[in-house]
Amino acid sequence: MRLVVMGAAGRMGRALVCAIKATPGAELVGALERPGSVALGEDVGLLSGIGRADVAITDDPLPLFARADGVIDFTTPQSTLAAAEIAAQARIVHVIGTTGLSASDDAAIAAAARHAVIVKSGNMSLGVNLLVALVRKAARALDADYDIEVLEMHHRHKVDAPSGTALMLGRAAAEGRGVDLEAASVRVRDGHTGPRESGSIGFATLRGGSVVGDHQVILAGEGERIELGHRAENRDIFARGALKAALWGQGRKPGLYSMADVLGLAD
Ligand SMILES: NC(=O)C1=CN([C@@H]2O[C@H](COP(=O)(O)OP(=O)(O)OC[C@H]3O[C@@H](n4cnc5c(N)ncnc54)[C@H](OP(=O)(O)O)[C@@H]3O)[C@@H](O)[C@H]2O)C=CC1
Ligand SMILES: O=C(O)C1=N[C@H](C(=O)O)C[C@H](O)C1
Repeated sequence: MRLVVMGAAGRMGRALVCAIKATPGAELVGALERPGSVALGEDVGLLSGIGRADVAITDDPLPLFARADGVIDFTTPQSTLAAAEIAAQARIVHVIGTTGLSASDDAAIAAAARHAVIVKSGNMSLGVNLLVALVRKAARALDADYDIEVLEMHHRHKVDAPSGTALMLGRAAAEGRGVDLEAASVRVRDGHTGPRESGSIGFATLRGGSVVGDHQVILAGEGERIELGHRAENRDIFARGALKAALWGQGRKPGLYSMADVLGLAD
């Protein structure tokens, strides 16, 4: 499968370049960065520490998408939306790892998925997608006497909060409990908050250092609490998942898919 990496000079982009090189059946044919990036013209293999790949970083997706089978995109909401339109026109698989997307961004991505395969997930790792299923099951089994809190910690460079994964976990808890996440969620607490609202789903965001990604869901009842969690030790787990998604998507009918579909974890 001929693949383009968007955001190739970024943290995830470099992990993806390494994962593609290590995967039989996957070939890196293009690397993109934003116009004006200092990485333009650089060899993406040298930048990623795997030796020369003979793929220079460019800023124009059109010629690359025309000769690719898929694009893997861990960038920003704005660039992901632009890429979704072009990838749909080119009918290539678009794997989206970008987080911080708004409801209207999601609607635009769903529209693009009418024409091409899109696999989108706030977390591409096997472990987190399994955790999502476990959280849904736990929330289904327990009533609202068990207070649900979602905690996450990430590196100091992360720009969106709560993390895409925290929102996936919150959504799974809400689904399990049969409530609407938007109505139930409490994202910020400050000052005199009053007692905890029964049935709410709370979020707590920590940022610091080089933490790759820690997530914990606590279901706290009277006299006991259940804690379900995941710690990412490196970015390879996300890159491997994204690559698996791209290979899985090839030849599939157009639509919006999740990592649960790719991993066979969908209910
Ligand atoms: N779903 C998952 O499993 C995971 C998701 N993520 C998400 O992926 C995204 C990226 O994370 P991370 O790699 O840490 O961030 P980085 O900032 O390290 O990388 C993003 C890269 O995209 C580049 N970029 C910005 N605009 C464009 C554009 N128009 N075209 C091409 N490239 C562009 C940035 O360039 P510049 O810096 O010059 O602006 C940067 O090099 C985030 O939303 C993060 O939350 C991260 C890990 C796992
Ligand atoms: O920005 C990151 O780094 C990560 N982002 C994703 C998220 O928002 O959940 C996934 C992972 O935790 C790393």
